[in-house]
Amino acid sequence: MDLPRTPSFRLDGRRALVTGASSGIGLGCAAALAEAGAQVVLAARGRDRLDAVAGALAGAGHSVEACTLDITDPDAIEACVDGLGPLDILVNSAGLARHAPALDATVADFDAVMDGNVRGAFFLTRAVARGLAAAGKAGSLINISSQMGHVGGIDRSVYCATKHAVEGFTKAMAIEWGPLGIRVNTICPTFIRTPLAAVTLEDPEKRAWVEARIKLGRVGEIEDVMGAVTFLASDASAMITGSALMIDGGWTAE
Ligand SMILES: NC(=O)C1=CN([C@@H]2O[C@H](COP(=O)(O)OP(=O)(O)OC[C@H]3O[C@@H](n4cnc5c(N)ncnc54)[C@H](OP(=O)(O)O)[C@@H]3O)[C@@H](O)[C@H]2O)C=CC1
Ligand SMILES: O=C(CO)[C@@H](O)[C@H](O)[C@@H](O)C(=O)O
Repeated sequence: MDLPRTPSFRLDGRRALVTGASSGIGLGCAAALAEAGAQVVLAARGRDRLDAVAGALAGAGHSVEACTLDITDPDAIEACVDGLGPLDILVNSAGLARHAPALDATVADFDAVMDGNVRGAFFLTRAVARGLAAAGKAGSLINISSQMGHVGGIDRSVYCATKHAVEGFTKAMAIEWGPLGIRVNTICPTFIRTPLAAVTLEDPEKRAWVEARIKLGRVGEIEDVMGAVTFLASDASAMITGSALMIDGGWTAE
């Protein structure tokens, strides 16, 4: 009897672009994909932190390149993707948050968070998908959304709007590109201990609010996202597209 075999979680021979790779969740995703055998291209705006991460990954024996990119600049996105050549995997992790009660949210903050979290990820995902479609290749495109793409958060109306938008375009692209073998999914973390979340997690009152809602009883660590990104990038998730993978310790289960 031939037993069924688990499809491979390995990514040898595949090339991945990871934005926001110089910090936090993006750094974790880049390290996870590299560990699974992918060649990884790291992208962010600041050169120094990128070079430090590239050096650490190369020092651990991984295949890595680094390129500066501001994802809020659509021309820079096109130039970057054209210059990189063939890719198989994209992880959009670059993003930002600004917190304020909805009654006080400014147009400037709204535009900045929309540009950084939605417009950049939308056009980068499209640019990579165009390359895959032109080459007739399958691919896995992963957007780092948030549990805030599924629920509301006080003082986070603008941030929540951006993450709900990411969920929306991910599903629409998954429908359009499924016939091409291009999969598009989101990963939706709860609060993960990174520089972005420090404003919440280093304030005892806010941290208590977070910890009271995470059913597993602790805030997330970068490592909590790493297995998920490898899974979604690999053939182990070959039938999964248009999905949201919650890494929220049960926050949204209630
Ligand atoms: N930490 C958390 O609790 C959670 C985070 N998320 C999401 O995960 C993603 C990553 O967050 P996290 O790792 O915490 O954040 P960090 O602040 O630790 O890292 C953000 C990264 O994005 C890069 N970046 C920011 N803006 C741009 C830009 N315009 N163009 C290119 N790169 C950019 C930064 O580098 P540089 O400034 O040099 O460009 C940095 O590498 C975000 O989308 C966030 O919304 C989702 C759920 C929970
Ligand atoms: O998405 C998040 C939690 O699910 C985080 O990025 C936070 O919203 C972060 O911006 C914060 O509020 O500290």
